[in-house]
Amino acid sequence: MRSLSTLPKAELHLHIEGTLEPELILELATRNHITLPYATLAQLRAQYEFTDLQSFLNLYYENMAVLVTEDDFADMTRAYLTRAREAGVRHAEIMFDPQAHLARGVSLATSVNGIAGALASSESDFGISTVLIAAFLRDESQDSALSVLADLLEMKAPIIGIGLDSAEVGNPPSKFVKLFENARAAGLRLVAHAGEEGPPSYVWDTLDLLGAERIDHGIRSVEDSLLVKRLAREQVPLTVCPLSNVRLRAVDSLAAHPLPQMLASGLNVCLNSDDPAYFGGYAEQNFEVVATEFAFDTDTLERLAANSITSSFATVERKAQLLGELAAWREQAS
Ligand SMILES: Nc1ncnc2[nH]cnc12
Ligand SMILES: [Zn+2]
Repeated sequence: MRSLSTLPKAELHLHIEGTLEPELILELATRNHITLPYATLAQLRAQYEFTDLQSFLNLYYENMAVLVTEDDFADMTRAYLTRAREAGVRHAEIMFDPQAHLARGVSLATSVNGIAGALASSESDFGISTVLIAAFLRDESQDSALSVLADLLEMKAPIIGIGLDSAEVGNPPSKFVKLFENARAAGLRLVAHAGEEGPPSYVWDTLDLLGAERIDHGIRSVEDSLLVKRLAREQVPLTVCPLSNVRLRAVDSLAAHPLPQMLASGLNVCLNSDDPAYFGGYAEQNFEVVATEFAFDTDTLERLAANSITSSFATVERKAQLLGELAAWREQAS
C-alpha cells in the first residue's frame, strides 16, 4: 500500500501533552531536575500498558510533571509539529489541559505562551496551519473550569475554542452547561469528548445541553440507532481515534472497531491520533492500520481526509487549498 503520510489531512483531536515521547520526558526531567518514578527509558516504556482510560490518564498526568517552563511547552509543541509534518498533517487543532498544569503550580501564562509561541510560526516553519483549544477536565468542578476560562479570556489567550476531556464516566455533560454557555458567549468554538467510554446519552447531551459542534471519539454512538440517524442527518463531525480506542480497550480489537459501521451509516468521521506518544502511532499510522484492517479503497481514504478538512476550524481559504491538495493526491493515486 502507498504510504498514507502523503495523504493531505487535518488532525482535529490531539492532546499536545499526549505527544510527549518517552525520550523527551526524560530529557525534560533532567533539564528541570525532576525525579520521576522511572529512571530509564525501558522503565518508563514498561508503563505503557493500559487497561482503560483512567489507567492511561494516571501516567499522562504524572509525566506532565516535566513541563515547567515556556521553553518546555514550546519544545514539546515543535516536536509534535516536526512529526506531524512527516505524517502529512497540513492543519492541526491542538488541545491542551491548562488545569492540569495549574494544579502543579505552572501558570496559565507559561503553558499558553509556550504552546502558542511555537504555534505562531507553525505555517512558515512546518507548513501546518494550527489553532489552539483549551480543554477542561471533566473530573474537576465546573467552578474551576469557569475560573480558568475567565482567566484565559482576560489574558486574551489565542484560543479558538474549548474542549472537555479526562475521565468521562460519572462526569456527564450536564455538569458543564454554564461553561459552554460562557464560552459560546465569548465567541469560542465548542468541542467535547463524548461516547469514548461513556454511554450514547452523553453524546445526546453533549449536543443538546452543551451545543458542541464536534464530538471527540463518539464511537459508542453506534449503540443507539436514533442517535446514529441524527448524527448522520446533521453531519456532526466525529473525531475518531482508532489506535487510542484499541490501546485504552474502548474496543476489544481493531477488527471490532465500529469505524466501518460508522462510515456505512453516513457519519461524518475523520481519523486522529489523540495521544500519539502513548498509543503507538501518529496520524498516518491511524490511517494505515484501518486501511489495512478494513481494506479501505482510495475513495474511503479520500473521504476520511476530506472530512477532517471540512470539519476543521480552518479558514475558508485554507480549507479550499487543502481540498485542492487532496484532489491532487487523488489524481496521483489513480
Ligand atoms: N483519550 C482521552 N480521553 C479523555 N481525556 C483525554 N485526555 C487525553 N487523552 C484523552
Ligand atoms: Zn482525546
